[in-house]
Amino acid sequence: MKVTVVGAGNVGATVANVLAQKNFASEVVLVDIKEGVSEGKAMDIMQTAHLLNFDTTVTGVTAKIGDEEGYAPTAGSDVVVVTSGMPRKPGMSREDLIGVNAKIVKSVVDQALKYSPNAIFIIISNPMDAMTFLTLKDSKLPRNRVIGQGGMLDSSRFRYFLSKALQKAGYPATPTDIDGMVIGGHSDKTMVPLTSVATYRGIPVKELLTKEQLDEAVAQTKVGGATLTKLLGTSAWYAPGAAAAAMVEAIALDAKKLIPCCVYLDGEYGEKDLCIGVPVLLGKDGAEKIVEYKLEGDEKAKFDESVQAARNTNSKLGDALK
Ligand SMILES: NC(=O)C1=CN([C@@H]2O[C@H](COP(=O)(O)OP(=O)(O)OC[C@H]3O[C@@H](n4cnc5c(N)ncnc54)[C@H](O)[C@@H]3O)[C@@H](O)[C@H]2O)C=CC1
Ligand SMILES: O=C([O-])CC(=O)C(=O)O
Repeated sequence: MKVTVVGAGNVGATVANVLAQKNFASEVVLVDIKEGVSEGKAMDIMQTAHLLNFDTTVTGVTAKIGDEEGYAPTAGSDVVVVTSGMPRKPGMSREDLIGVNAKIVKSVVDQALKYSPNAIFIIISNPMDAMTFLTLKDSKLPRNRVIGQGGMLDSSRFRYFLSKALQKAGYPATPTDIDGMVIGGHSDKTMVPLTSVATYRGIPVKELLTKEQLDEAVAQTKVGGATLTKLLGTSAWYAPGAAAAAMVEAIALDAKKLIPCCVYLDGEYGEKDLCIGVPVLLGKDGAEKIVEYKLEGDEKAKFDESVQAARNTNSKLGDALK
């Protein structure tokens, strides 16, 4: 398995680092426009190979926008992870990044696709749902091969906040004790943490927590990225990088894992012609199957709101879609 990671900043370098440590890929290629940064980060990661006992080879390459030959070292990649683009600063929304990141994402996908025509693309750059939609439309790839990362991260954050709520309520919970899923857009206001299917060691959390405690965990999850952006001055990278690496792993190992991913809907959940987070089976062919959950209570209305918000953001892609 060969993986290209475009963007060697905070998230991209973390994806490469986690992939190396997981030790299932033969090769990871980091690409960035900043002279020497990919090469330096790849060398730094490789100097942990002996210490951490992995055999994945990580290399780095500098490739400017439009420098097609710069992508030659990425040729024949099975998966391309796109992290290139601006992160937000405190006070900004992910949607504020649309203008600058649409141009970057479009150009790197074009460049990578020329050398890896069979690759599965995992889109990280924000606003991720719109960037996934743009990639799908621009590349004309089949929808199983264009997948956005948001739900894997948001679900991991949901588990974390639920474990904190359970601890406060007297249960010795850790995030690994919790099952939980977040669907909808990867957006501060409209992501949809599914409290109906969240469990602590098999027990529905709604039986253990009050409505107020559950509502608080949901609210904390929704602004999870914004909270970290405020603390760090830029957006998060450890959990986002690990989430993307886990998706690459599910594809590499043909694991058919049920992971919430941003994919193109063509009638599923009653929606068409947009990319948004829903439960998906991830395997060697990418997004192999969309699984339709029965949404409970107000979850359907919240998902519908999230769909409207995603459509509204897509409408701002304007010329980038041409
Ligand atoms: N979907 C998700 O869950 C998450 C998405 N993000 C998004 O991921 C993106 C990257 O975030 P960070 O790594 O923190 O930012 P960063 O600024 O640390 O790294 C971005 C890198 O992209 C590079 N880049 C820019 N244009 C490029 C091009 N044309 N070709 C190759 N490389 C290029 C930059 O030189 C920089 O090194 C942001 O848009 C951020 O909002 C971040 C965290 C989670
Ligand atoms: O919050 C951001 O801008 C970055 C991101 O998507 C996340 O960490 O969830």
